[in-house]
Amino acid sequence: MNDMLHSPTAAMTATADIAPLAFAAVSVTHREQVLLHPLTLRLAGCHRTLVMGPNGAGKSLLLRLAHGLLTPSAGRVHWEGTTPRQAMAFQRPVLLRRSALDNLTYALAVTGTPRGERRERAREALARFGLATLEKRPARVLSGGEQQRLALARAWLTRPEVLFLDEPTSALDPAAIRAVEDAVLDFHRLGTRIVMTTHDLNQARRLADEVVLLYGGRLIEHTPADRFFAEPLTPEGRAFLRGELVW
Ligand SMILES: Nc1ncnc2c1ncn2[C@@H]1O[C@H](COP(=O)(O)OP(=O)(O)OP(=O)(O)O)[C@@H](O)[C@H]1O
Repeated sequence: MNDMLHSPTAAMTATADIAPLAFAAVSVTHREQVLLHPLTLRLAGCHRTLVMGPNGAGKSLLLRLAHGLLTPSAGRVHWEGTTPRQAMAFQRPVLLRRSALDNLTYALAVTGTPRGERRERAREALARFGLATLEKRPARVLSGGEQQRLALARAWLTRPEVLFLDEPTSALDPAAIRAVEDAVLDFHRLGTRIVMTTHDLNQARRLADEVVLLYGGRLIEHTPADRFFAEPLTPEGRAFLRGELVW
């Protein structure tokens, strides 16, 4: 997938222009239970931010708030500037009951691409993600790894300035994980800010340039990755790296 680097669309985003995303005293409660305690966090620049924490820490809640899929119970999530083009990838991709190719041409139609350009651009994206031979196959019968690559191909077509990924590799085999990680790095090289959750410390070491650690619905750390992996700032961070931080 490294041919992405030579794409004519390489200048798809002007990194400096991506608005920071600010969480101001954001909390989420459900039936009087606090799921996310008041959290203040600012994601700026073109980082690869890996959101980590044990099961139930609040990682998915944070991503859904960031992408506007969830409204906070209190506080405010806002873009400090123009709301960027965004895409989100989920652990189980949400695909239409159509062929792989049609999933992509449909996404292009929705975003206003002229009809005459859709097939060519969709085929180009399928080829980039190693799916060229599967274009006619119903998306829903594709393997988990193929579906994830199709979802990323669809995101690729929308030229996101910010890409949110919620445990995109947790159901995949090592080769498929590698393909998704390569795609994430390619998105980033072309100027997309990455915000991704994972359980996998090794994956975070490979991908992160900064780490957000959540625990029990609280923000514990927001730390540059080299610092976090060398010596976390907090006792919880150190326990997490030792594998001793459980719900
Ligand atoms: N719609 C909801 N209604 C009630 N509780 C919810 C809802 N969504 C999430 N929660 C709870 O909020 C907490 C945080 O959930 P979240 O999915 O963000 O955790 P996570 O860190 O992504 O965990 P995992 O690693 O297991 O995916 C959990 O205790 C979960 O049960």
